[in-house]
Amino acid sequence: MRRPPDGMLTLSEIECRYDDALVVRGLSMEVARGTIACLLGPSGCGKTTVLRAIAGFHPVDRGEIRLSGRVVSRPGFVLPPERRRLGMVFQDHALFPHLTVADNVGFGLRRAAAAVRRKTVERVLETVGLAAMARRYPHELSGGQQQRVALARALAPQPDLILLDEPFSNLDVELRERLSGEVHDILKRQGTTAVLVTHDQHEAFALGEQIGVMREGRILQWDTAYNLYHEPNCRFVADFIGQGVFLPGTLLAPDTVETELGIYRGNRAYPWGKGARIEVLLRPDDIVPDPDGPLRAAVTQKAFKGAEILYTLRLSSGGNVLALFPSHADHPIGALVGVRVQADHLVAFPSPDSASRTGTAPN
Ligand SMILES: Nc1ncnc2c1ncn2[C@@H]1O[C@H](COP(=O)(O)OP(=O)(O)OP(=O)(O)O)[C@@H](O)[C@H]1O
Repeated sequence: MRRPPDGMLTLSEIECRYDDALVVRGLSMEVARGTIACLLGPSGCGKTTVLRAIAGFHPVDRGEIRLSGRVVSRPGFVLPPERRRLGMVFQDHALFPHLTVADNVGFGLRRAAAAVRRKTVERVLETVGLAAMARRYPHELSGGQQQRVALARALAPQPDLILLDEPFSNLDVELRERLSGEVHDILKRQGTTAVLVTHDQHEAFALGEQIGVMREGRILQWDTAYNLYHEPNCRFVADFIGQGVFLPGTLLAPDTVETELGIYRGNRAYPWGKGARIEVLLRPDDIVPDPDGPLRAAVTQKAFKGAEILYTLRLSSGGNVLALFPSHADHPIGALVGVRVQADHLVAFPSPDSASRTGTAPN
């Protein structure tokens, strides 16, 4: 028997447009079976358009989309959405208000035998933790429960792939975080392949095993959350993901830099040559307290985060860094605190003014 290819979903160099406007530009990605992938990017970068193209609601002008190895979209051909074996969950979850939870979930199983439908609905409601709510109507549920019903409805027909478009954006922050974790666990338990689009990094990190950071219709980096945070491949990704500052410095050796916070060595070699002017990315967790060390910085702002405090610190040059200290290290505004850099990952880019001189693009 022929084995299906590992790539459940493959996008090869796709382009999509609205009239004359090209909004997806040669985008490629591959999602393995059972993986939760995520497209993350600012508003208007083309995330929803990519999702609509995967669903079969938007044509591709170039490239192709394959599901389980079979071409479902190419220029001039779009396999209709209902023939793609997809489940979809959108932010407005659009449950049928006049149907009970059980009937909403069973909606996609109308052609199945009644007994099969009932058993499937029971199983899926159990999976999303709403077995006790089967007879309620959508207006009798909280927003988070409604969103779980929407997920149950998408899971019930056992689709090959689930598409989620900003599914939690209507919910408050706390619920959003909890539900992202729950949905992650449900999808993994079911072994469902999923693609989520969001502009919310926390949602992407909570759910996505592979995340594509998009800008202007392209994926700039396709990677794990850990690598996007610690090893961004360009300034845009470094800025978009997490917090941090860029501190000017000089390359002393391919893996060694000097900034006003001292000389430190990283985990990779840079090609720009000794003496190149660079900017080093420092995340708040790269700056650690060092009361006995020689470096001092002044607290200019602080934000209490519970277990930690995020400090903005002014260096003697006038530059600022962010530092995340355990919250029992409580320093007032204006205090001088001892710090040092403790970064395993050295992320540097050529200084914007030297990039043209060296002719080296950051990525
Ligand atoms: N129906 C449409 N007609 C014309 N242009 C559109 C249409 N839908 C989207 N666009 C444009 O295409 C670009 C990409 O839109 P898209 O909705 O894919 O972005 P997005 O990244 O999902 O944004 P958001 O996070 O705000 O939903 C935007 O510039 C948008 O204005």
